Amino acid sequence: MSGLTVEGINHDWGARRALDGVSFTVQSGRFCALLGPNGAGKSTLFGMLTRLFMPRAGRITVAGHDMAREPRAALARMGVVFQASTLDPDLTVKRNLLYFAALHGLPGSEAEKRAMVVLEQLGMAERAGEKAAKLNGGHRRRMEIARALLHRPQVLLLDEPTVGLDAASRAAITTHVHDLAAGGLTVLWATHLVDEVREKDRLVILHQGRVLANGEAGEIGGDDLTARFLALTAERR
Ligand SMILES: Nc1ncnc2c1ncn2[C@@H]1O[C@H](COP(=O)(O)OP(=O)(O)OP(=O)(O)O)[C@@H](O)[C@H]1O
Repeated sequence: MSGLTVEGINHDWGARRALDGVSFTVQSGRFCALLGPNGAGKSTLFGMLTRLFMPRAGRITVAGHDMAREPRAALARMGVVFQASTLDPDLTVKRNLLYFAALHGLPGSEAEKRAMVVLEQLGMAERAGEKAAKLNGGHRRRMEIARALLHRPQVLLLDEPTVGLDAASRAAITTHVHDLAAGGLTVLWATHLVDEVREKDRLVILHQGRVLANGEAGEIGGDDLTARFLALTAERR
């Protein structure tokens, strides 16, 4: 199994159960939206998926590698875009990428080549020489996605990557990442925005730490995913 699997993950923050038996699978090359309202447990789950902390129960595999038993192999196959931006504003777009490539141990010429390939993929090649500080929010996000692809991961995780962006930038980034999935990348995209989910996407609805729906978005939502999402997440408030 080369995508992402999450099996029976639990997590408590003190007396509060933040994740309760969370299980789902994202097949290789699929875009999966992890949709949940505020406080659903999305960021807690991302903490587990990126090994910021370990789940007490359950199992995570990335491209077939068990996160507990083979953490280096699992993490090496994963690219991550966190909610908070982590770019150096004083460096150019390309320098930011080269810096990150060096952290991955990529030699200079290979890093240069890959930086231009990933910037091209995200429609950012012409901005390679601009300072990160000069980019608008949407372009900064694209640059972070490009950076997360430098080491050629098989699985890309994005934690609410469109927060704070205008509608046009949101739409562009959502399209770019769907295109990456169409090209074979496995994507887990956490969001609370129903309009970022497409009919053919895989969809996991998370609420109060539990998976309430898991399947193809079109089948879960019928002709109105917003209404379905609100109904599902209202039932337990
Ligand atoms: N470090 C922490 N300590 C204690 N409780 C926490 C901590 N982080 C999250 N929680 C609680 O765990 C639950 C899940 O929060 P989490 O941030 O994972 O949800 P989320 O779906 O990412 O929400 P949002 O969309 O608001 O970021 C919430 O009840 C939250 O208050």
